[in-house]
Amino acid sequence: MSAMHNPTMPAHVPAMALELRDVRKSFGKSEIIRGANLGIAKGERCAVIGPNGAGKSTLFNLISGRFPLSSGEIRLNGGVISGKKPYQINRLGLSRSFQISNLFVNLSVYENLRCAVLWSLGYKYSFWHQLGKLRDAHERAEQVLEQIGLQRQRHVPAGVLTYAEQRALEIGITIAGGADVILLDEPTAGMSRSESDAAVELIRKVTVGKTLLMVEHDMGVVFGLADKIAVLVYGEVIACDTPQRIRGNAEVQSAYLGTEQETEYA
Ligand SMILES: Nc1ncnc2c1ncn2[C@@H]1O[C@H](COP(=O)(O)OP(=O)(O)OP(=O)(O)O)[C@@H](O)[C@H]1O
Repeated sequence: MSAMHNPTMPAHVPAMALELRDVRKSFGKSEIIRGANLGIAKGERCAVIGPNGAGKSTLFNLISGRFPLSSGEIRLNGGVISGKKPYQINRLGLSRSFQISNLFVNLSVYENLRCAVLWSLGYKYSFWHQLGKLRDAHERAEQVLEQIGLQRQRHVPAGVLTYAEQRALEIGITIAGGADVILLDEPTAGMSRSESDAAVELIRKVTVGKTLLMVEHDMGVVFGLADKIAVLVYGEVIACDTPQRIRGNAEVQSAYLGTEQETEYA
């Protein structure tokens, strides 16, 4: 039983938004995730870092239900989600972005957001002709439009936006359904320093009161945004701690940080 459901647990034990317990994933004979354990408290912002090929994207695909686990368990807000379909996990309150663009390029910014809201509300395609009447979806899309600062581009097809604007729209789509656990996969990849600074501010703003798990290679972003950093090496979480403690962790230094170019934060 998880901490949040156990009345005998002391009050200081934080309620977990997301828990991975001995999660394993093999592709054929290769075990890629090798007994990963991770706990993210409600309201925490956690960054997963690790060398290329460590299994970060695979871990995201397991959490969001895209891949089935080989063994282990994943819990969202105390309830088991491993074994469920991605749309079921989404409706239980977890939403993820993709490294590869997930936008409808011919639809406007506003329409992309409205589709995301409707999808997470569970509307079927047959209802789409009634879109104009769906005031709740309209209001939510307007709210997100404002949050991501793309009001002026509301009628612009998503495919015409700048790269940084497209990434902001993807973040908007990810949060549009009101999920309380947000997974972002390399949200600042390919951005200039100033674009990525703006993205950090946006992510900070839209995740207030939510739980964030992100995969990120840019150490400036990681150390600027994360309350906690999980280090994944060869499919295992070798450390999960505050940025300050991770920075001073000798095992992390030798396994990852010390060998990377991206150590400018030090
Ligand atoms: N569907 C799949 N079938 C077989 N092998 C896979 C599959 N998906 C990922 N892998 C393998 O799993 C390993 C981990 O890949 P993954 O993309 O999860 O790493 P990563 O830490 O996200 O890497 P990067 O930082 O480069 O994005 C790699 O060796 C990859 O080839």
